[in-house]
Amino acid sequence: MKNTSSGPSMLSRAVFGRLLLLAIVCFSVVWIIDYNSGIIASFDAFAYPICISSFSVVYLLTITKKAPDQYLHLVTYSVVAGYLIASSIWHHMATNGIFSNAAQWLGLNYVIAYLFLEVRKAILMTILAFSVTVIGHFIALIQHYSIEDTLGVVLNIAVAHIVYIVLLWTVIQLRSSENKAQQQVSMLEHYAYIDPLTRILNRRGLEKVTQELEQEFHLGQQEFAILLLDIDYFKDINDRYGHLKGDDVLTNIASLLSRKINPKDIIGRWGGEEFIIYTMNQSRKEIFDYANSLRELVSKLVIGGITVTVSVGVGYSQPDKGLSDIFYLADQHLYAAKKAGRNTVVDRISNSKESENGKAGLLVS
Ligand SMILES: Nc1nc2c(ncn2[C@@H]2O[C@H](COP(=O)(O)OP(=O)(O)OP(=O)(O)O)[C@@H](O)[C@H]2O)c(=O)[nH]1
Repeated sequence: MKNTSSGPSMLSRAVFGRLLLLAIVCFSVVWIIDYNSGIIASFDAFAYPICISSFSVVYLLTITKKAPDQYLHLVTYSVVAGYLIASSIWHHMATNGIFSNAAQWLGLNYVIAYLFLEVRKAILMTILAFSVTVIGHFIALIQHYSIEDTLGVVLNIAVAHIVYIVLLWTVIQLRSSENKAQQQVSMLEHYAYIDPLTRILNRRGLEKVTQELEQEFHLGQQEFAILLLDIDYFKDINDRYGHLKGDDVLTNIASLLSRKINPKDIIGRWGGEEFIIYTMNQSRKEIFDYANSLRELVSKLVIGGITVTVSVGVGYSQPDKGLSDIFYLADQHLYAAKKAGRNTVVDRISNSKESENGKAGLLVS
């Protein structure tokens, strides 16, 4: 979890690019207006093209991804802050210390510091911008006013800027506490849905996924199947080797299945020695073969000298059936697989007995 002192800038490349374009347009428009009206100051006549060129270069580097974002953010911040501070100081000097409109823009320096930079850099740049602003204006004004008057104006600027900084910092802190609280809620939610032994979804997690699937299912967006996998004779394993070994078997099977299922599939532990897999968008034949390959993989697994098998019941999604119906079907098929001798896959119950005992098969009356 990142804290406020090191959190990265939240600015995405796309938003940063748009802000740069905005800056290029605004500077160009002001430049043209000032130039045409003949009121352009010599400082701005020199500074506007430099700023516009800098923003354009940074924009090109941003869209071509030729430089790390944080450097481009820092360069842009430095150009804007440098221009605003230098412009205000220069205008005060050029107008014999008379108040300049340029001073009104100085507050922007603190806003864009927190917008463009990660928090630690923003704090440093804020302190730097504040110091240069106060000292620079003091030097500009002291040349025309008494020390008392100069201090009065500079202190006024300093207090206003401290208010900016404190308010911005408060907003950052509030955002950060809100983020932390949200992260904690997601973490708790995560643990509530994860089985501590096997680290896959627990029953509650599966129920949540089931609700989401049910919605998609009703919208007809997703075809899927439910695979119920139950370890065969697991009680015997516990009785012979102890519960810790039994736990080991559960963990190893969960880990194997998690690695071998299709990337979009969902796996969970329904309870005890029973696992569920939701598998998406495959034909019935593919699902059956898939279930069978998982069954075979488990049968080849050796866990501390122990081998185990699983029986698998498959329920296919059907337009006229809800999830609970499909789950019920898978459960019935699992029961049939157990009855048929275990270590087998059943996806329908027919009257024809075609069992290939110990292998996959469609069974059983
Ligand atoms: N080690 C361990 N055992 C568990 C856990 N949860 C359930 N079990 C055991 O799983 C066993 C399930 O036994 P049964 O329901 O009789 O099923 P089985 O022996 O696998 O027989 P079949 O399913 O019919 O092949 C019980 O002995 C439970 O105590 C667990 O988290 N760890």
